[in-house]
Amino acid sequence: MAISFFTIVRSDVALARIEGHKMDAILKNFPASSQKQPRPTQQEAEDAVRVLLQWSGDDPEREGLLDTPKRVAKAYRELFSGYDLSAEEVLGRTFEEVSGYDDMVLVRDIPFFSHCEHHMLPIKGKATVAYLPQGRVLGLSKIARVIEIYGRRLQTQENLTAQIASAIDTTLKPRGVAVLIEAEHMCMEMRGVEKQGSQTLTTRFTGAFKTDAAEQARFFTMARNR
Ligand SMILES: Nc1nc2c(ncn2[C@@H]2O[C@H](COP(=O)(O)OP(=O)(O)OP(=O)(O)O)[C@@H](O)[C@H]2O)c(=O)[nH]1
Repeated sequence: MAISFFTIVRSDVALARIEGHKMDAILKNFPASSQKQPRPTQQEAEDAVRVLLQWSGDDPEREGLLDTPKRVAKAYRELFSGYDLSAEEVLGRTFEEVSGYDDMVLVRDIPFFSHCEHHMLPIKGKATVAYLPQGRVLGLSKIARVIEIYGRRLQTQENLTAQIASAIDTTLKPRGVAVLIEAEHMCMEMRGVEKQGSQTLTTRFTGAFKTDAAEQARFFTMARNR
């Protein structure tokens, strides 16, 4: 049976399937395009950081923290730069594959950082992305760029996985797209349940990867073989 989307949390001792999701429902709440929200001013952002410094129990007026609000505001623009970028634009540039190559193209272990939308804490992971070309191919770097665009936003891992697959599927129109993400969530490691080293795996398959179990198996073989 073809698996369309599943999530598992892996610890050193167990693999447990926890829940399934339908991509349409996910994308309904999280549109793939950039979220254009009015931004506060730089001053307002810095004031908010000062409040959080006080909330942490420190003194924003002590010397070591004086420039921190400015640094944090600047860092946030970098960490969340994905809101200003469009995956459709980046993926719009495709190439005709003159050799007639139509087998799987797979880029594996692409490292990324994101932040969970629940606690705004880091997610550190790697993504493996494959597609089955149908006439046109993508520049390989564009696959990594799409991960950056969606990764540099507040995310759930499920949404990130679905958005990457959907963006490639819609713009390139290949015979199928497969995305596998393995990630560690600092909100589960540094706080809360404090399970260091636990990894969450999510997948999203479209087209032949969804309907053809052999293609899906080949994806996992190529993704895992070292
Ligand atoms: N499905 C999913 N859950 C996530 C992701 N990132 C963080 N979470 C979870 O989001 C949930 C938020 O749960 P809440 O009960 O609202 O928040 P909380 O009290 O801080 O929860 P704890 O982390 O259990 O202390 C937690 O279970 C997190 O582990 C993600 O990418 N996908």
